[in-house]
Amino acid sequence: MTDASIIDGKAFAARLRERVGQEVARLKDDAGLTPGLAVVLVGEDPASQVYVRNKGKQTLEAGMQSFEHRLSESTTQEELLDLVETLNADPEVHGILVQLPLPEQIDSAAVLDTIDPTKDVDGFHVINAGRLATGQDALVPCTPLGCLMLLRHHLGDLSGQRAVVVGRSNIVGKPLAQLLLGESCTVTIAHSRTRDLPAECRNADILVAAVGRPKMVKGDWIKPGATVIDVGINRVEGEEGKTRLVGDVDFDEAVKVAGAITPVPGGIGPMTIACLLANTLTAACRARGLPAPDLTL
Ligand SMILES: NC(=O)C1=CN([C@@H]2O[C@H](COP(=O)(O)OP(=O)(O)OC[C@H]3O[C@@H](n4cnc5c(N)ncnc54)[C@H](OP(=O)(O)O)[C@@H]3O)[C@@H](O)[C@H]2O)C=CC1
Ligand SMILES: Nc1nc(=O)c2c([nH]1)NC[C@@H]1CN(c3ccc(C(=O)N[C@@H](CCC(=O)O)C(=O)O)cc3)C=[N+]21
Repeated sequence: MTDASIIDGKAFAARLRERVGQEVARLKDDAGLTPGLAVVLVGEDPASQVYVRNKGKQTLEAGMQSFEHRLSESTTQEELLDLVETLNADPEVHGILVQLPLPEQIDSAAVLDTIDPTKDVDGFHVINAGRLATGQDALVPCTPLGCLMLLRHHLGDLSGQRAVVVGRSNIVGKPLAQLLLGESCTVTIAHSRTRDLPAECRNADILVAAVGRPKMVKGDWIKPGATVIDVGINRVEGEEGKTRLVGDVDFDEAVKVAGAITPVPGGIGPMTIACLLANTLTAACRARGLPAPDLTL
């Protein structure tokens, strides 16, 4: 059998960012509106600092305004809620992202639910989660949206496909399962208590791993020809003491069985940031009562 085709998330994300950039330029010319994204980082987690820096850079490259707020590890819940409320009231800010995880003295759900749902470009507010679950227009979480875009581009119509999502977090697994259900897939959500996970995975035409366990999904868990989406970002010890990124799927095994697969790095990660920019553009348009542009590639 021939090896799986590699789904190039990095290249797709670059094209999506370019599309967003074109629409941002048009919005400036036609409506005098520049979309703005505020990113809040609490504490000094090195991985989070890298992501926040990349987000800021790509926001500016798309022609949008970027506002970065860095708060100390010892920030109180009240201070963070005050900042969110200030950003809610700021007309130049169309999107607000509070980087997760937050330090333990802070109640994350309370913070996320304080963000104005119309500025909630992460799609984590309970209103947006509920709107997604009931099939209404919502701001959709970026990672699941990135997965769906790649799947639709690669497979076209998804209706009737058996999809298995491993992982049931509020930020990846659950919203992705909702999106796939919306595409009329037959969806199974697996998790740490699932019995015989390999057998569940072998049923999947579309297999998504969003677990946080390096190389957990083995080649013999995959139905031959299936499409495999690897959301996992795991930093592991590489050669000569260097760290490297691996996914939740054992890529070398999977590539021999799957029909198509996303790599790590260069798969879903870059799509997540591109979708964040797309959501910010959407939020800015809606704030002005303008229709959000169609960004399908
Ligand atoms: N590419 C990107 O842009 C992003 C990547 N990520 C990455 O995706 C991965 C998942 O993230 P996130 O959803 O936030 O993680 P969480 O830790 O919130 O959720 C992990 C899920 O995996 C399940 N799980 C854990 N161990 C097993 C196991 N042995 N077998 C089956 N299921 C298991 C858990 O089950 P249970 O509920 O039963 O505990 C849980 O539902 C991480 O690697 C993260 O770094 C996350 C966000 C964005
Ligand atoms: N409020 C909030 N929203 C998020 O969307 C959010 C978050 N908090 N906390 C952390 C996770 C993780 N996440 C990633 C984004 C981009 C890459 C990414 O670009 N990865 C590159 C590699 C980057 C590298 O080399 O480290 C790739 O996979 O190719 C990865 C992970 C967003 N998250």
